[in-house]
Amino acid sequence: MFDSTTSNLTSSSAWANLIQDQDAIRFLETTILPPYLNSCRWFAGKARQQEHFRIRFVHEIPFRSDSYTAEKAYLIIVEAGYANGETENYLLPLSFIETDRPDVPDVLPKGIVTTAVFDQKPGLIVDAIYDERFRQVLYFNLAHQNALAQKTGRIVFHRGRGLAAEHIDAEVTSRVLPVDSSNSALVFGVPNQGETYFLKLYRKLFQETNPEVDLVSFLTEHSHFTHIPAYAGSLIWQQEGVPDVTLGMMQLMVENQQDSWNQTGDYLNDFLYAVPHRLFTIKEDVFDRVELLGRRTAQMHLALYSPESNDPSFAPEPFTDDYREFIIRRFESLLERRYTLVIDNYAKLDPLAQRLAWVFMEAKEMIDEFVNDFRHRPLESLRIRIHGDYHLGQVLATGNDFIIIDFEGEPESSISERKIKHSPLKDVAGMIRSYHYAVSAKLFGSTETEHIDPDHLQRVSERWYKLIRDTYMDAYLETIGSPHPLYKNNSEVNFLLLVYLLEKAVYELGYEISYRPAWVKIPLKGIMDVIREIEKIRIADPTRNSDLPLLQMGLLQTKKE
Ligand SMILES: Nc1ncnc2c1ncn2[C@@H]1O[C@H](COP(=O)(O)OP(=O)(O)O)[C@@H](O)[C@H]1O
Ligand SMILES: O=P(O)(O)O[C@H]1O[C@H](CO)[C@@H](O[C@H]2O[C@H](CO)[C@@H](O)[C@H](O)[C@H]2O)[C@H](O)[C@H]1O
Repeated sequence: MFDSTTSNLTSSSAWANLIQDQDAIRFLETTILPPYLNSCRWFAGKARQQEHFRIRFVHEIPFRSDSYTAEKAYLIIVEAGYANGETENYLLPLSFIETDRPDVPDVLPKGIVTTAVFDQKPGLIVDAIYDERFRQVLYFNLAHQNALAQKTGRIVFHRGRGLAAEHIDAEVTSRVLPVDSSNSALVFGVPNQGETYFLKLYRKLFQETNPEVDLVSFLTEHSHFTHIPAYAGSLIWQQEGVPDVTLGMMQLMVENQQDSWNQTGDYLNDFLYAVPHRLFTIKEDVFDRVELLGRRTAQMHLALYSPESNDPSFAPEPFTDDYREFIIRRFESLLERRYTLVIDNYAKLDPLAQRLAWVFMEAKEMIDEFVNDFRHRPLESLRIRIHGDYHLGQVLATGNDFIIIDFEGEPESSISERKIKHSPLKDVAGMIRSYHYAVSAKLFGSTETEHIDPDHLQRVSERWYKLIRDTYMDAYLETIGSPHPLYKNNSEVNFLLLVYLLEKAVYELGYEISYRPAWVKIPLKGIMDVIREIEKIRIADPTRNSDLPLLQMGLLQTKKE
């Protein structure tokens, strides 16, 4: 049986019988997986106090051919347990590559889980994405819509409209895309066309269809929306009486130069170089790009607005009391956590960030009043499914156009929360915040502007931001068209945009304090902008009987020492 006295895993069983060797499974759980998972970029539990890793399910994926003799891979579902909070489940596909053969493929070190011996055959247990046989069999099963029975349920492969009929039996080439992110990406090439398909294997799993599959398949198959990579299929774990678990999704591969965050950064370089010469330059090309993104965003929302659809999960809905309460509860809890975070980290902030944080704390009552307004204000605009995590990094720049990706939703929200319908202005707010980030990060983070008065930089970056924001917004609203049931009128658009901008900036404040403290001023500044707008609405409204004093915005001026 199993010998745990060696540093690698040694089993007298064959790899094909791994599941029967309980000692080997235990050794994997206790000795091999903890350090391996902690070395993986996609494992999100690194900062938590880990208590156990348990292999909860093992699905078998037989290979098509048998070139290096171990004839199957396993889709292993590992539960990570922590001292506090909920457990998480991760997908880890494993295969065994024998190493005493002439045709041993190279595997990147990060793909090697452990050395091992099965039935006296030495080899490597690897993350199966690094094994060509596994990638081939994924494509084959998906193209043929196979279903593989398992001890628990079945693994079902679904083919989408994006996978061309003539590619079903294609001899594909494949590789792992070297992007380190929260999931893994595989690409497949077909003869004479090069790399054509992109398959994302989800790592953190949820007992529900991934919202990305819902949205991408709807946009491709129902709306025929062409500014996303078309849906080509998915792989799903199905069990009787429980919701499906999405394991992966395939789309068309998009040739792209870069994402829009990097492209906007490049455009901003021209702007940045002119600032020390007291020149304000934005090329017409930049406005053209921003306008185009405004139009594409609106077209995505029009494609998601589907009153005629029979699928209730896509039917537009009004602003119900339940929805308002959900948003308010979520926002109030976020706000509380952020106030605490700001207080705990106040001493670490630089003087300008401290002044901004101070105004943010002072604005508490005004924010409360605004939240209360959201609770009661009559709203006739509509809510639909949206992208949910929309920012410049989620838009690929393809020559003259854009392709929108990553519909998984906000990483901090649960899967059911990610499926809640919102006003699409939540996406619009995400993109507007992203433009604000782009200009702020560039102007305040570059050596070219190090010696420039921060007040001047602030004014310059605000001018850029406002011009770009208005250009984006105008193109967006013009494409949506007026009147449109999604938006009752301009006053509702302005009000809802403020709600989502405030929510996003407050969310970002926590993200930056935790991950990039040097950037904390960016969301704080975003919060200030919204507060100023709220104050304008308050002052302009003669019916409002509020005793709140005006905010001391003078605090925000940089004091010259
Ligand atoms: N259809 C596609 N074609 C080409 N590249 C893609 C495609 N989808 C995503 N990518 C690339 O893979 C990266 C990760 O994709 P993303 O959907 O953001 O995955 P994750 O959920 O892991 O963050 C993107 O930043 C992009 O560079
Ligand atoms: O990893 P995700 O893309 O799901 O999102 C997280 O990280 C983002 C940063 O990479 C963060 O976005 C913030 O910074 C961006 C610039 O780096 C900026 O474009 C976004 O507007 C800003 O929100 C996002 O908030 C976080 O959830």
